[in-house]
Amino acid sequence: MRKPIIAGNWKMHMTIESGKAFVKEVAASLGDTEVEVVLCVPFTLIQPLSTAAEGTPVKIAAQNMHYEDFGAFTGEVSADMLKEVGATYVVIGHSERRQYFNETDETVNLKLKKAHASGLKPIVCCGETLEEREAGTTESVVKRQVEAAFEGISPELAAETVVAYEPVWAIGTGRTATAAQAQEVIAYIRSLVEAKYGDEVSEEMRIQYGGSVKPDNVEEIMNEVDIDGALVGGASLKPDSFLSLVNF
Ligand SMILES: O=C[C@H](O)COP(=O)(O)O
Repeated sequence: MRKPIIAGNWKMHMTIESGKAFVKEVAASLGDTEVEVVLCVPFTLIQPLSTAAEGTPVKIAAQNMHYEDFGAFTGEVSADMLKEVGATYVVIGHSERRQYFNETDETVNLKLKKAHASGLKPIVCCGETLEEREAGTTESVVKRQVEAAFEGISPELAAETVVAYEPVWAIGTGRTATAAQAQEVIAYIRSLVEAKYGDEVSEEMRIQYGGSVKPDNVEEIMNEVDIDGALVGGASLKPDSFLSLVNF
C-alpha cells in the first residue's frame, strides 16, 4: 500500500511570518493523518519552517538544488546545504525550471543522483507541453524524461523516488487534466518503471499528479488507481485550501 503524498509547491510566494503561521494552522488541524504532507518552500523559508514544523507531520522541501557539492556557482544551493537547514524533500526538474532556467534531462539526472547520495528525498517532475500533447507525443516525451532521470539509479533508490506528472498545459491555467487523462499517463509512467526495474519497484513507487489541483477535484484525482498524491501550486497557498487537499 503506497502512502499518499500531498505536496504544496509555494513557488516564489510567502514570507517567513506568513509561512510560520501557515505551518502552525495546518499542523494544528492535521491530527494523525495517513497522508504524507510536504511543503515545498523558497530557500529562505526552509530553516524557519523546518523549525516551526518540528514535532508535526509537516515536512519541508526545497524547490531546486545544484548537483555539485560546492564550487563557483553563484546563486546556487547544494543538497548538503538544504539538509543542513532541515529540508527532507527536494523538487527536481519542475517544468518552470526546465522552461526558465535551462534545466535539462541531464541535469535532472545529476540532481536525482546527488539528492539520493545526500539523503534528500526527491520529487522528480515530468510532463508534456500543450504542443507536444496536441502533436500526439505525450508518451514519447514522458518516456524520454523518465528514462533520462533514472539513468544509473539503483532499483532501491528508484523505489524511494517520488515522480510528479505535471502536464505543462495544466499548470496554473485552471485547465486540469481529467482524472482519466492523468491516470492514463501515470499508468504509462508506472509501466516504464516496471520495464526498467520490475514489478516490485513499480508497485512501490509513488507517482503524483500536478496541474490545477483544487479542493473540488482532488478527490476524483486521488481515486485513480495509479495516482498516489498531488503536487499543488496555487491551491496550496491558503491553509484552508491546503487542508482540504490533504483531507481529500
Ligand atoms: O508544482 C505545482 C504545479 O506547478 C501545479 O501548479 P498549479 O497547482 O498552480 O497548477
